[in-house]
Amino acid sequence: MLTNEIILNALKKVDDPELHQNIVALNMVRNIQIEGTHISLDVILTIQGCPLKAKIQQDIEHALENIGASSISIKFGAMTADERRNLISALKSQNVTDQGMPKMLLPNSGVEFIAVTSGKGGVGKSTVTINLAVALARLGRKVGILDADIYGFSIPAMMKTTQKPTMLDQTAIPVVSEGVKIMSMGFFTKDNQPVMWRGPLLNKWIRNFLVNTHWGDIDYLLLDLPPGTGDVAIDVAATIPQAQEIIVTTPHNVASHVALRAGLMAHHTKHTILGVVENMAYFENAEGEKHYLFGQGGAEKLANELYTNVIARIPFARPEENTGSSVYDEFSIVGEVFTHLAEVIIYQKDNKLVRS
Ligand SMILES: Nc1ncnc2c1ncn2[C@@H]1O[C@H](COP(=O)(O)OP(=O)(O)OP(=O)(O)O)[C@@H](O)[C@H]1O
Repeated sequence: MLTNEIILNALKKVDDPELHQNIVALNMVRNIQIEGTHISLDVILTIQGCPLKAKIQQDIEHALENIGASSISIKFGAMTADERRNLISALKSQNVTDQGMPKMLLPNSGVEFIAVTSGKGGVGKSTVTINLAVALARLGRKVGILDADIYGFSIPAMMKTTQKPTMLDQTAIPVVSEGVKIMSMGFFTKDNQPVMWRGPLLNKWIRNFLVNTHWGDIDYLLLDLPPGTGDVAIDVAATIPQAQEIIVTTPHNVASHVALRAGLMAHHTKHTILGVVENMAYFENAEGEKHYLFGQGGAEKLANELYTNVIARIPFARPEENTGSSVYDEFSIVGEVFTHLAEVIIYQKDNKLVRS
C-alpha cells in the first residue's frame, strides 16, 4: 500500500536539476494525496516558468511509477518571496561561514584545488583543465571548474554549453556540462565582450566567485588560470594557498622556458606542483610513426628545473568529431591519457586523506 512516507522516500531520488539537491530536502513537495494507486501532489518551484519543469515532471513520474503508482497528477506552483529567501539563505549557509568565508577554503573542507597554469597562451591549458575535470567526473568524483582566465575565458565554448547559470538573487547555480559544474566570467558578459577589469575589482573577483556560487558538494575544483604570472595568478595564490598546480607546456624550448616562470612562481607562493603536462607532445600517423613536431625534451627539462615530474604526455589529436566540443572521447588515446592522469590525482588525494 502506498503511504506518504513511501512516496517521500521515492521522491528523495528526484533532484532539482539546477540545485542538485533532492526536491524533498528543498521542501518543494507539498500536499500529497493518495487514492489507491493514484497520487496527486503539488510541486513548488523556485521560480514561475522554471525552464526545467518538464524534466522535473518526468523524473517525478518515473520515481512514482517505480513504486507502483498507476496515475499521477502534479500541480506546479512557485515559491513565495519568503520561501525563496529562506532557500537562498539555506544554500548560502552551506557555502559560506558566518564570517563570510567560503567553506570550501577551510582546511578540512575535503575540496582539492588544482590550478592549471602555463607560461604562454595557446599551449593547451584549457584543454587540459576540461579534460582532466571530465575524466575525474567519469571516475565518479564531483568536480567543478572555475574559469579563472578572466580576460581569455574559453571554458563554456570549449565545453559547448550555451546554458547560463541560474541566479537566485546574488547566488549563481553553476552550469553543468559533461557532469562538471562550470563557472566562468564568460557567462556574465554580453556577446563575447571583453572584460576590462583592473586592480581592485580583479582582486576581489575570485573570492566573489567562490562565495557567490553554489558549488554544493565537490571533491575537486579546477582553476583554469590565465597564462603567465599576472594579477590573477597572484590573487589565486593569496586566496587559495592550499591550491596545487599543474603546469602545461609543449615540448618546444620557448614554451617550456616561459613555463618555468609560472613554475617558479608556484614555488614562491608555496603552491605544491603536481607535475608538468606535456601537450602536443607528438603526432602519430596512421602507420604508428611518431613525429615530434615541437621537438623533444622541453617538458622534462622544465620538470627537472622545478624538481617535479612529467605526469602526462598528450599527443596531437582532434577531439570528438563534429561536436565542436574540446572534450576527448573516453576511449580515444587522449581520453585514456586523461583517465590515467585523473587516477593518479585521485590516488594522491585518497592517500593524503589516509595519512592525515
Ligand atoms: N593535444 C592537442 N591536439 C590538437 N589540438 C589541441 C591539443 N591541445 C590543444 N589543442 C587546440 O589548441 C588550441 C589552444 O588550446 P587551449 O585553448 O586549450 O590553450 P590555452 O593554453 O588554454 O590557450 P589560452 O591561454 O589562449 O586560453 C585549441 O584550439 C585546442 O583545441
